[in-house]
Amino acid sequence: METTTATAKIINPQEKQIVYKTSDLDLWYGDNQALKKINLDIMENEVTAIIGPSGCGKSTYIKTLNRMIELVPGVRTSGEIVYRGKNILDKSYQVEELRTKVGMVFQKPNPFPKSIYENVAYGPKIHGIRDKKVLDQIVEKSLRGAAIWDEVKDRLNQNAYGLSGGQQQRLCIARCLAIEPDVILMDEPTSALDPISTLKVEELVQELKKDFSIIIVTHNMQQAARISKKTAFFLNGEVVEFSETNKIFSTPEDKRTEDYITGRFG
Ligand SMILES: Nc1ncnc2c1ncn2[C@@H]1O[C@H](COP(=O)(O)OP(=O)(O)OP(=O)(O)O)[C@@H](O)[C@H]1O
Repeated sequence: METTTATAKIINPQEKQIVYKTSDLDLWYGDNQALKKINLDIMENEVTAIIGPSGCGKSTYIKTLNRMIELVPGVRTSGEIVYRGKNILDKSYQVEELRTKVGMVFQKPNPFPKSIYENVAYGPKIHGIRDKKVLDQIVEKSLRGAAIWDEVKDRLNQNAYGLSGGQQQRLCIARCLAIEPDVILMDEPTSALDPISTLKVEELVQELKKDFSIIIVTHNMQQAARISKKTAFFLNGEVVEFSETNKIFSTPEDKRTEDYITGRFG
């Protein structure tokens, strides 16, 4: 049995803080409004799932949380996203700060064409860590944290492309952990994986929430039900319902949520 992250923070549920407070967020791609008056409080050390049919704004929303969205030309926003006390949409906000605090895992595993070791050491090196011993420790801790150490410890210098898709995805999670983030954003992280790899990533997410706040976009409603504490149902750029996952899947308040989770559309 592998150990995961070394020291889990012990947080009294009463003392949990809001990690992201989104207020009246609107977002346009040119003339097309993709997000409409989004209001969501995302709590730390929880898994929050974002569900909804294709094109409803799920990816747009999580890419706004790390401001990756601004790479798209012509994007405009209004409203606020307060992360740890600061509005990240404010012009004066230093986006570099966010880059060191918020990691992201994408739908398709996207390791660099480098060795397994270098994939994980890359972020810490960029942040100025040069000491080989320190880097070795970070690489091992991150790979353990992502539950892949035992599978790769004897081939750290081999190219990451030689790993299976599921292993590559866990390597990408290790790459995130290496920068010691506060939040991990996951955009359909298991949709390209087989069922066994999916299960491994889901188990990993359960472990990681002890140390990190996780926001996961998923099309897989069973997955949202299995791993998240709260779920937001998006539809046509709006949040229709946001509450405890148990409630969303057992007694949703909005007819549209019920129709979606029972497979009537989407
Ligand atoms: N780069 C872009 N340029 C212009 N419009 C975009 C861009 N990306 C997304 N959109 C539009 O914004 C809306 C929301 O898209 P988004 O990708 O956020 O939805 P989604 O819920 O994540 O969908 P899916 O489940 O299919 O990934 C859609 O109408 C989409 O066409």
